[in-house]
Amino acid sequence: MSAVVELHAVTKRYGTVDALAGLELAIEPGELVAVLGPNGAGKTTTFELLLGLARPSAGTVSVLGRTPGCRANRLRTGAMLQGAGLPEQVTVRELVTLLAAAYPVADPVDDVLARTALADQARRTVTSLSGGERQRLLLAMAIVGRPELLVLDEPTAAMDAASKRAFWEQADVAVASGTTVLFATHDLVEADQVAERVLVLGGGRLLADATPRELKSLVSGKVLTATTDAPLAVVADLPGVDRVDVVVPAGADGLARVVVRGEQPEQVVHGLLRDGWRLVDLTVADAQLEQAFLRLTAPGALDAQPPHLLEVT
Ligand SMILES: Nc1ncnc2c1ncn2[C@@H]1O[C@H](COP(=O)(O)OP(=O)(O)OP(=O)(O)O)[C@@H](O)[C@H]1O
Repeated sequence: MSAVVELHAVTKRYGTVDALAGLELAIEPGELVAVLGPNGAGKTTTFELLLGLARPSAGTVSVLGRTPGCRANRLRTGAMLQGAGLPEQVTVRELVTLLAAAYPVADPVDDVLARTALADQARRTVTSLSGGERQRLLLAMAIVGRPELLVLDEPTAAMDAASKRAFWEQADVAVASGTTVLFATHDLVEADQVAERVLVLGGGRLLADATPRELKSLVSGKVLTATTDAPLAVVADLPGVDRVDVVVPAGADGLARVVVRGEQPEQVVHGLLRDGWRLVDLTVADAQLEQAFLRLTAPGALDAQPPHLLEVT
């Protein structure tokens, strides 16, 4: 089966900024892929190219085997974009019904409203919706035409925890019926829980293409969080410490909350207690996707990146 999304040597230049710099990517049917990256990494630009809202400065982009944004693709693709404008005075049901009529095959509107938890809001005007309800409406509009590809730019950004869970249940339903889903997020926990494959973009380049588990394996070690009166330099000098960050600076009591990363948290605990420093509220956890992400996207990491990290799979 051919790829749903294929980018080859794609560059997108805005003036002197390379929003994308030689991106290579293939996404197969039915994949659920998270796109991570710091602000300005090129996530939205990639999505705009896939939807035909922008053209590459160089390279080729193919979506569902065609040129992005062509009529056939518009009918087979659903999208949720950041800051998407909506007509404010129509009702939720009117808007989704209008959209449904534009597709050759569409799901029943009431069914879609129920699935996106909008049945109670069906008669309300768009302008009256909360931020999370508006996001759910965008999802209803994106899925009503039974898309083969869903492109979602930070789709759950305004949602509470319950809405997020319900949202991803719907995305799972779509994936189970063969839809390919590509979503951008800054929520690394969400990416870890939801996605089978994670793309990390940085400076318009693909820094990693792997499963969440593979990415986490890039960062070995533990994360120790504690409150202590030991100065930062003392903690940093302990054996086995890779890095120390202060999350709450020392107050009048001299106690600071610190996060210590390294292979041997027990050495840190031993060293501090041995030397008479206070150490309270201690937790130790395995490295998370966040640490892998920070390491991959740290300034200078791009140039130092060994080639094998680019494709962990
Ligand atoms: N229309 C534009 N004109 C000029 N520069 C642009 C334009 N669109 C994007 N850029 C620049 O291209 C780079 C990539 O932007 P993009 O919006 O793709 O990043 P992003 O990963 O989606 O970031 P964010 O997480 O902040 O949404 C940034 O430096 C941005 O300022």
